[in-house]
Amino acid sequence: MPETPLTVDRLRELVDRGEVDTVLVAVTDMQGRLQGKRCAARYFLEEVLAHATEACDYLLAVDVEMNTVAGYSSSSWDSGYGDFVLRPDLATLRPLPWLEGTALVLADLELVSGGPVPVSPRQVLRRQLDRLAERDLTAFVGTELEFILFDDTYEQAWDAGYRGLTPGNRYNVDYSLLGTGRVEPVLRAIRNGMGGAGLYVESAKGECNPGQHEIAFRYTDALATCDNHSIYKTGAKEIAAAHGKSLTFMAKYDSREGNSCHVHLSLRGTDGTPVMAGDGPHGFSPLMEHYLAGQLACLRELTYFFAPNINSYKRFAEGSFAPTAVAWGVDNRTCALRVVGHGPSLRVENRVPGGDVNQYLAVSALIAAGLHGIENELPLEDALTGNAYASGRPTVPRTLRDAAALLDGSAVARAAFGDDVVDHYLNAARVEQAAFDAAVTDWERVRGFERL
Ligand SMILES: NC(=O)CC[C@H](N)C(=O)O
Repeated sequence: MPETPLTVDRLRELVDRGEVDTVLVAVTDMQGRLQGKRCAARYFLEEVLAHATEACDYLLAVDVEMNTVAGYSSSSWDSGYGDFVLRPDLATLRPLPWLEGTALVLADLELVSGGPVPVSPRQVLRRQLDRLAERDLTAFVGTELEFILFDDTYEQAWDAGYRGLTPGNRYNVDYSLLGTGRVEPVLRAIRNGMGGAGLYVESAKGECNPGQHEIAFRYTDALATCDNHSIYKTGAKEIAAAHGKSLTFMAKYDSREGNSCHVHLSLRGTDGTPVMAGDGPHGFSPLMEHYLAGQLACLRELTYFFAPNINSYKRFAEGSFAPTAVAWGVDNRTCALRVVGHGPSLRVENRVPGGDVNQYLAVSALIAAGLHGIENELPLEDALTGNAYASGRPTVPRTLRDAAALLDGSAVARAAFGDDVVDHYLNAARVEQAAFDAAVTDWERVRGFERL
């Protein structure tokens, strides 16, 4: 198997030897999905390396079903739906061992007229990382995705209208080795596949909802973690499909526990020095106190970036381990913000994002909130002890509509990201809301067909 990271010279050798014949050139779209092209490896080496490649700019202006929708200034029928440029970031080049003879490179999006595409999620994150760097700070991040595995193929699941699917485990297998063992062929293929693609796998564990599992990866710098996140989600689905199964990262599949994507973030100096630990209460530095106070102050107005879909909000159910209360606590899983680790490993886990989150935007929101706290030296409220669900604290917005209204009025978001970025994602929220408002759901039919 080719080693990671893959250099261009090494790729050339592998192509000469016939071991690699395809290079995927990918960008992450608004929904956090990999989109792009499967390039013949020779063409990639001879053309794309030097001249990049292009794709329709509607990739950052469609809904989840790829419908062309109105309201985006960056891309529309009126602008002719032209191209933007996919410029490979060679630091991301890697083999994808679960696809024969295939490597992948992530690309940054550029305008044909030059310069970055500001609304591109990877670019949004780059800007926030630049803001940190101006303060000699850098962010280390880990994202913890849960998924539910089914014995049905994706095609069977689609054809059945997602009704009556069979989960890979029939009961709660939280931490159960017997439970993970039952689906180990898929879990192992995912773990080893991701290892071969350059991700540092830590472990897999069972979760509460039947068929629910989590594979954990080691934290690393924010951009690399976010890059790996989409590769993992895509790869896990491909590997499940190759095993005749399906899995979903959707935030709330049914009325039981949802799929989270807890995001852990710690700041360090650009020289690598941890900066969150100190001599204050709980072993915090003043910077940590301000960072955490910023998270609390901005959580509600930035929730859209943690919960971008109608379905995301169904997950915020009391007693489900998904958060409702805007509160922080030390190793308290009932709070939206859970502080874990100590000394160099001290960090904040934001428990709000679900598996449907766009990780680049979520991490950008965490950085923007943290910088708001640091720049304004916000004081930190007391830690919550006990059950945050019953604390009477303010809650995360309960609907996409509420979250979008809060984002619209967020001076912090507009200052950190720019109006163009905020307005772009507000349009995405409106599009998602309008699609739901126009839909008649199974729930309504079952409830009303005969009985109303
Ligand atoms: N591991 C956990 O804490 C469970 C999280 C829970 N599944 C959620 O949706 O947030």
